[in-house]
Amino acid sequence: MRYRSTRGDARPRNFSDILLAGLAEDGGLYMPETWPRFSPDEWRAMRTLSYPELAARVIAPFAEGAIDIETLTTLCRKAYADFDHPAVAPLVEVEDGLFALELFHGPTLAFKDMAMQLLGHLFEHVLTQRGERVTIVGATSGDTGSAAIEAFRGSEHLSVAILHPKGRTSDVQRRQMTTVTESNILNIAIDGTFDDCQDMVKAMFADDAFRNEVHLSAVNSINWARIAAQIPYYVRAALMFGAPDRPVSFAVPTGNFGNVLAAWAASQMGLPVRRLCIGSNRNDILTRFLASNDMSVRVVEPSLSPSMDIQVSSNFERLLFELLDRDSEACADVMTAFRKTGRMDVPHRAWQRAGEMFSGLTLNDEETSAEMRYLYAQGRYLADPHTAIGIAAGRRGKEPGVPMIVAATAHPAKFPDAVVAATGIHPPLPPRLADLFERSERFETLPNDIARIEAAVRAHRLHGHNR
Ligand SMILES: Cc1ncc(COP(=O)(O)O)c(C=O)c1O
Ligand SMILES: N[C@@H](CCOP(=O)(O)O)C(=O)O
Repeated sequence: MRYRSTRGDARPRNFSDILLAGLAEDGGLYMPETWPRFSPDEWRAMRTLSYPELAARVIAPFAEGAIDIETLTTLCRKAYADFDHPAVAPLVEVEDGLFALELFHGPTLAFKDMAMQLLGHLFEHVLTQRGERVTIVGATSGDTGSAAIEAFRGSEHLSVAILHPKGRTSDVQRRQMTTVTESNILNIAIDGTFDDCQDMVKAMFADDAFRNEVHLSAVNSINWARIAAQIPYYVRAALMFGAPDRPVSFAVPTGNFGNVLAAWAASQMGLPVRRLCIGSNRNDILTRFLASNDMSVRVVEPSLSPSMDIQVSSNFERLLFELLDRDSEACADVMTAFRKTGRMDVPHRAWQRAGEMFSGLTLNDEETSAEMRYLYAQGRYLADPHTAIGIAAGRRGKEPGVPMIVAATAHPAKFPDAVVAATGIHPPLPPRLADLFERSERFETLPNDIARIEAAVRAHRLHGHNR
């Protein structure tokens, strides 16, 4: 399988190349040159596989020519060995016809572990093979950072610098990142929003000299490997409800558009998906787009669901590329103008096509709290604020006879304040994190200034944080 950039300029590469490269050199996002498709019989044959076997089977065509399926299966077995549920991602019926696909049974209690645990093993594998060392820089609104730090802590093949927006994550999220002691991990709190952090990461990639000097790599969902590793759980859930002989719909609380894009990718691979319903908080750029083709950036506002406090949804570019029939020149033009004006001009026909599959629902903080309270009162389902938004979107998009599967993206214990306020229940952290609030924290606070951040990343690469 070869990959090309949504903006066309970068040379085509294989899976291992794009795993390490992260973002394409022209600023675009890598996409597979073609969509691998499974036949109905091939889907059916996956019904009996364990989660790691199924994940390897689904990811294998994306890694073709770079990593063989036996190796992938071994890496997947290692990646999912320590999840605290035997099904890895169990399904729970929340109400009639609506199911939560719980993606938070990994080490850091959010869906990011589902891909990041595998990425940890993929990076080790490829870097060992090549004898290389890279620097990962990541932007986080709380969950990607903790998952990446957990997956890469202690590795000799890479140093990791994670940028989070100061004061805009939950305390649990921040402490999961800043209490890690391994010397290859650096946390930087930025005076700004998640979008500022993400802009900084992209600016570091655009700085060729810096990029080459530190061998820059990415583990945000701008990295295609993240999306590929998020497809299997949608496949597994759909198979459990009778796919490919019966369609399903998915609802996904959405910020950077990576998770729902993975569900859409599954549909491109031949999985029968009826609808994709996205849920947003007050940072509702995506739901405004779906409702009225208004993709205009506003100020990022803090909300009860801080992981989705995002305005510029990086992965939307991948969908746009498809909606524009893979015309990379047109895609590059739209993205360049968006960057300049803060307003994306999506051609009317492309917008209509998006609406054929996607719908959106926005919940403000009061509505999110009310949804959490309702779920607990009705069926004792304790949802974190992100999942609650997804469930509300799923309920709105549900059709008779089509199971609605909602991505439950975080454990309620990651957002205890919001959960207690809505339900009166204080969800405990699992025993391995019970002393999280007694551990000491370590992070640097920096202004939103590329030179200062590059200097910190460079120094950390050379000396580690125990310098
Ligand atoms: C708990 C949680 N829910 C939902 C989202 C939104 O997912 P995505 O950014 O893939 O759209 C995030 C952040 O990515 C998250 O951490
Ligand atoms: N919500 C995310 C934001 C980054 O998303 P990613 O999927 O692109 O890594 C977070 O928690 O950090």
